[in-house]
Amino acid sequence: MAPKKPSCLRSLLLPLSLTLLLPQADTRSFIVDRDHDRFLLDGAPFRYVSGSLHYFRVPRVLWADRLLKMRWSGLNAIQFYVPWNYHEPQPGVYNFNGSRDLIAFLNEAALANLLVILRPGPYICAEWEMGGLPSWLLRKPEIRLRTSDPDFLAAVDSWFKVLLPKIYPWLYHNGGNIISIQVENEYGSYGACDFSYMRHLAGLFRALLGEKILLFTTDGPEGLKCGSLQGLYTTVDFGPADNMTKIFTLLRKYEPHGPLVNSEYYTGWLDYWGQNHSTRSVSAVTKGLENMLKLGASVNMYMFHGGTNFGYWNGADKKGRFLSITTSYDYDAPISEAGDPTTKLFALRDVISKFQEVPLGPLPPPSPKMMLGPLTLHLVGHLLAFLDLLCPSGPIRSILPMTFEAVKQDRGFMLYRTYMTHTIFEPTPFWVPNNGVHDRAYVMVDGVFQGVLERNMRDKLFLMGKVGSKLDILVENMGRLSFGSNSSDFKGLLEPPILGQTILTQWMMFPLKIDNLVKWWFLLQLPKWPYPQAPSGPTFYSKTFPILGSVGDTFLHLPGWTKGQVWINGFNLGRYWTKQGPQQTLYVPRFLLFPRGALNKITLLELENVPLQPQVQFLDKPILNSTSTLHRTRINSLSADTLSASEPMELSGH
Ligand SMILES: CCCCNC(=S)N1C[C@H](O)[C@@H](O)[C@@H](O)[C@H]1CO
Repeated sequence: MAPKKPSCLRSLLLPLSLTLLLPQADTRSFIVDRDHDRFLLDGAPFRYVSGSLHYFRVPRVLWADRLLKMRWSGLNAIQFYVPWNYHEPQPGVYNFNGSRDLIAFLNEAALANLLVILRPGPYICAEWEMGGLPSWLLRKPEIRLRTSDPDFLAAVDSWFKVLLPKIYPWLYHNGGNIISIQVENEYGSYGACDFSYMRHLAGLFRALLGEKILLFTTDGPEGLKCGSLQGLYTTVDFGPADNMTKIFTLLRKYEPHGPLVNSEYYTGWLDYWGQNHSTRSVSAVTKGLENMLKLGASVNMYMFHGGTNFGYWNGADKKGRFLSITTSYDYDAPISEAGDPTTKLFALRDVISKFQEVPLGPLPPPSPKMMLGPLTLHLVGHLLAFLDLLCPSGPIRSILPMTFEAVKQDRGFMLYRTYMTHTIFEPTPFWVPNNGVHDRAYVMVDGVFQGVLERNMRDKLFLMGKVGSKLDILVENMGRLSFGSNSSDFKGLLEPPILGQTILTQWMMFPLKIDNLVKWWFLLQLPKWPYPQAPSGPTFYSKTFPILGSVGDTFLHLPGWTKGQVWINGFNLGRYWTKQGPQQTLYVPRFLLFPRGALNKITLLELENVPLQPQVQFLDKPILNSTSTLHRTRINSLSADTLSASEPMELSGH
């Protein structure tokens, strides 16, 4: 079944010449011409200039906008991953709807006249939760991920037998726009180096996709040895600061003939909470691209549009210690997180235009932006006040604490509860041995916040309490390792905590369904906070507000807040960590907001400390490069009128 033809309206976008000249499926081909070190598309020499964007980081309503901007930039192809965990939330349960509708995304790319380089994994890295692997694989704790472990391969086979037949009709020679498919991802960077695993994947792809589609691998220069495989076209990835000549010379050891390909040319880089914001200069990025295009290489720019890690989807790395990826995946990419063209885009388009035709006509202007606020949020209540609503199935009981995976909680938060068995008169050390907090623990005694224990930090808290005091530990999964060691990144309390000399046992685990509660909040008669003083620790704040005019893209700023999660009209915008930075604002796509006086609702779960003024504001520019001290200085330096430029939206009541 050839892919359904574009809708008539949209097909007008395709150049008539292309529509008329589009060869029938039986004459379509995309192959490597080893005699002339090039690709051939339908028999004609072809070089792709591609860009990466991830449909899973861009709401579906914005796909067409981003793709058209990429086409206008002079790209003739796009490259994207397929995250297994985004589509198979539970074993045997699949989701290809809404912003997970992969086929719709392929169709949008076709409408934008873009070919596709597809990277279905099963592992994708991408700074995505667990590198795209579903966390339910870890319900078998001994499983050896990304190897020929039979348990792992059984799950991979089952997943690909669902996914690959869906994309088969979209292969270029079948009438679609997929010209090549990557097997695994930088496997050479993974310590296992299991060739039978890679051969199994190659066999599976061939069995389900046929012999014609070009299969390839991608590795950094140091990974080519274990990442490449006979029968798969070898490509490499590197950035503007790397030595192109040296790396392409090394690549020729694996692919003596055929086109040179850089499958990930880094236009920017990722950000970690608590580290400086990453950038790559326009001059370095454009110079590197031009040098590769002069060689006739095909290049994919990683990222061309980064997007956002909404919800809890960010991944993590081990760089000496555990580091979590920020909510923004702006990546200092040519198209900003909010979809705006940058100077880097125009500079890259100029380079591309020296080598191939770029579309004429104006680029869509930056989206309308909006400022709003400050809004003063009101206290809804302490997280513990809603425990029954957050965990309607009730707790799981166990002598020792259980991991998220063992109780089938994938992402977000879990509450661990036990009771003190004897009175503690003096502040007594409390900690979790063997770095067993994965990843952050917010500790309360009888509902009173005591402080935070964090992975990789050898910190202790000092607690007191009486017999029967409730000891509550809210544990946050800050995103499973998406790169790095072979070890599986289990979440939760991996060891029983110790209080003084006592190993604490008799635990209750409450997997929390916070998103469901926030989504249906308005349906519930929520308990009002009955106490005069605001509670500390994990607390919900909220505000209902109208936007009197039209809406625009905006950036939520939370000055003075510490760390938490944000929802706008029930949509999980992601994590904020104002105290750590460098990200200080969260991108709010305008389609999330109701215009013309209709009521909007913002909900925060603040995990640590609320500012004296529980206010937030919406800015018309992002702040992605500020650590808290720098940021505080910067905010203090802003003139008063800048901060109060927008009308205060204080409303009576809420
Ligand atoms: C600290 C970098 C972690 C390794 N990731 C690297 S090198 N990268 C290659 C990887 O294939 C891609 O998915 C992205 O993860 C990219 C970095 O954005």
